[in-house]
Amino acid sequence: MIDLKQYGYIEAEATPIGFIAGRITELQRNQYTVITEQGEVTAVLKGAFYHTVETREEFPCVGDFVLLQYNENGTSRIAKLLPRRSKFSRADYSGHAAAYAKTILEQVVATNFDYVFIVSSLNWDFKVSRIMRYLTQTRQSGGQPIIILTKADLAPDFSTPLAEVRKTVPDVPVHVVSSHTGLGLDGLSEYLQPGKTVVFLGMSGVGKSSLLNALMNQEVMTVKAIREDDSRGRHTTTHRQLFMLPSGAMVIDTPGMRELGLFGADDGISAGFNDVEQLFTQCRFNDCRHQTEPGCAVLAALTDGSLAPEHWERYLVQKRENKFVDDKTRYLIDKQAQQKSIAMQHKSRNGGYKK
Ligand SMILES: Nc1nc2c(ncn2[C@@H]2O[C@H](COP(=O)(O)OP(=O)(O)OP(=O)(O)O)[C@@H](O)[C@H]2O)c(=O)[nH]1
Ligand SMILES: [Zn+2]
Repeated sequence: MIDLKQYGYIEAEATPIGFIAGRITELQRNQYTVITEQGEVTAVLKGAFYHTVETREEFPCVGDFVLLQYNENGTSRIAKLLPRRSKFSRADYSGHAAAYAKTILEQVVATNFDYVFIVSSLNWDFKVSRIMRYLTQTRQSGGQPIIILTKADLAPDFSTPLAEVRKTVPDVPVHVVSSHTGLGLDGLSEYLQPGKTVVFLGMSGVGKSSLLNALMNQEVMTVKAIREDDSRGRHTTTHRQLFMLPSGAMVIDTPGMRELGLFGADDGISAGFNDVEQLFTQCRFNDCRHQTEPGCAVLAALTDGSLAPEHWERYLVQKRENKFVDDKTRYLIDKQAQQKSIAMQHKSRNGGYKK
């Protein structure tokens, strides 16, 4: 029998009779793979899910703990999603006309992770501003950020980037590693403890797969050595989307999680426009469009001259032109708002704030 605690399960309340708890390790179309005390089972959502769930966000995804009705002869049924302690989501455009911002759904891509490894490569296109963006995302996710600077073997003198990161974010641990030489990997073992779950966040090509492989192999080798006097084999099964490292920690690697990494690829617009985004927090309305709203801090700053019109314009242009996923969301929402406001301006024949 498998102890679900090894998969990070914390039993908050007793499992009702007739149900077993499990953790989702894989999701393919509508079919889930769930690890339970009975082993790995195949499951689908109970029909009731489709009627009672109000947002897409409440659909279980890889990393989720669920209660299911176990069927030893076939497909089990997922009856309940248990509370999440962390999550990453992204906008989902599948099957929707891109022009309608309201049809963009939130799609959850990984849940219940303890650590987020913000992975950045030392040798190629290193940018602290990008790390900062990932850090913001991570802090919203509920996971604990750890910065991993990869490919140290290709950047023999990494003291400058390392110092830059340490200075910018003194409160976040930073590790320099090389998946090829193994440098620094031991230092990650404090996070890779049994039952802990990690996700990797970083651009394509920074070395996430290599790091995962290195962690798998490194540990497998240690385990092999241990096995010589302990004939019981250890659980080293790899799932396609939730990997159990031989150390007993897990890594979630879903396609959606990979796509999320692209969010940071825009050279850190936010980091370059901190002053502008800071203003947004001071607007009277949370959903302020900074066009004609009363109590808008952006309009006020433009009026009193503390925000240069060119700077604001540049921000808008960058936002608009940005091709990456998260900004596409904002772009669509902005565009919809813009069209609405143009329509309103036409109606009232009142110029308002011209962009
Ligand atoms: N020299 C060196 N090369 C590395 C290291 N880690 C990764 N690479 C190389 O960098 C390239 C990209 O590595 P991946 O691990 O595929 O990067 P990834 O982040 O998983 O990329 P995606 O799969 O596109 O998201 C490969 O050619 C790797 O061999 C390292 O520590 N040292
Ligand atoms: Zn505003």
